[in-house]
Amino acid sequence: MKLKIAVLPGDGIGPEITQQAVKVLKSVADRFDHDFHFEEALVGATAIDQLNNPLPDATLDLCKEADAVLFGAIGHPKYDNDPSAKIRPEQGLLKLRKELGLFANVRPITTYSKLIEQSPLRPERINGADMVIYRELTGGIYFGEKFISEDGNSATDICTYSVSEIERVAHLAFQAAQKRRKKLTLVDKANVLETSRLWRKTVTELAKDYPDVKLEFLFVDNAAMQMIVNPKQFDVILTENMFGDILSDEASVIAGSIGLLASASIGLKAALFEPIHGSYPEAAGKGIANPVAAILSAAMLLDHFNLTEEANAIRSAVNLSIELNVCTQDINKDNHYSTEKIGDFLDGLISDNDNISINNENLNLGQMTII
Ligand SMILES: NC(=O)C1=CN([C@@H]2O[C@H](COP(=O)(O)OP(=O)(O)OC[C@H]3O[C@@H](n4cnc5c(N)ncnc54)[C@H](O)[C@@H]3O)[C@@H](O)[C@H]2O)C=CC1
Ligand SMILES: CC(C)CC(=O)C(=O)O
Ligand SMILES: [Mg+2]
Repeated sequence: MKLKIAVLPGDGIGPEITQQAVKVLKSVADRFDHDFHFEEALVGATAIDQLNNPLPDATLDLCKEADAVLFGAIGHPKYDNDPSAKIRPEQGLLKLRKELGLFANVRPITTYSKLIEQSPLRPERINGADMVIYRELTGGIYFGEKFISEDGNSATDICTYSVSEIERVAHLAFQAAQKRRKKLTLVDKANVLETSRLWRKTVTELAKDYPDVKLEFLFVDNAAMQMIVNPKQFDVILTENMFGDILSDEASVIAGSIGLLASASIGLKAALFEPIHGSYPEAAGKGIANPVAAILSAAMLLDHFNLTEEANAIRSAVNLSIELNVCTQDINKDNHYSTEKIGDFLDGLISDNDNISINNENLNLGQMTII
């Protein structure tokens, strides 16, 4: 298959993790005889530094004409620490999501047997947890009007949702539930928020089209607790933009690290693939960031084009690397590998996958022992 992939590395650890994801995609292209063409563009703080614009026109044009976008992360402390900055890196990502119509953000959460014992959560509670969060991505409070009073003493963020915005992401969530364990949990705050009541009403109505899916409702405060005490109850979670943002970072504790959670942001025409984490500025350039979230996002990109065997080759390589403890320091504190070495290792596994047997004792990432 021929694919043009726009690559937006962004800020902080964005470039180093994206580089590993591109490396792995090239290795998939070689092994499965595909023609993937990559083109890079600026976004976020890096784009502000160079062009005073967090989403330059050239970047948006490239994303619109590409088959898919591979996104790293944006964000820089100089903006995080300056609340009065008018031009901000996050505006680049939000505008990109809006312009490409990426209304659904799909965030799968699974566990890895090797990581369950070292989790801060009780092993018996998380073992077997497997859920996917459908987060609405182009509406709600992140996109509502914002203003600050002239005297600077009050500020407002408006949260708006329309029935059609709720329906289009809800349809995708119901369809996902039909292919999974047939349970959908709508997370909202319908006891307080008018928008949440509209979500409940709309989703309840839509559920009639999906009689095989069991629909449940949970207030977001309770959901945040249930995520930790009984995550196995969840199959598909459907929720609005901000709640999904927050709950998915929390859910990453179940997987073992936020550096493992990938996502697909999809719309009717475009699709963008991005780790759920941010630019982790403290780690930038140190080679300690986990590239797996970016690499699994690349696997979701392949899924999107029905390249299932190819996506599974990436996931198998990731599973094996975790099984062998070939991990960055967020997972393996004592004997960790660098961001680049993880990319090299997965690249090697994918390229030589026909005949892999790994001698764990002699595992040497400098000269990888793959026989
Ligand atoms: N999609 C995006 O581009 C996002 C951007 N941001 C931006 O990122 C910047 C930093 O925000 P934070 O709140 O610190 O969130 P963050 O996700 O960048 O980092 C939070 C913590 O998660 C861990 N972490 C994140 N990515 C990791 C990785 N790949 N490997 C290992 N550990 C990892 C680290 O312990 C880190 O301190 C801000 O400017 C924020 O606006 C935040 C979230 C998403
Ligand atoms: C700009 C933020 C909304 C990014 C973020 O935290 C996310 O999408 O997870
Ligand atoms: Mg987030």
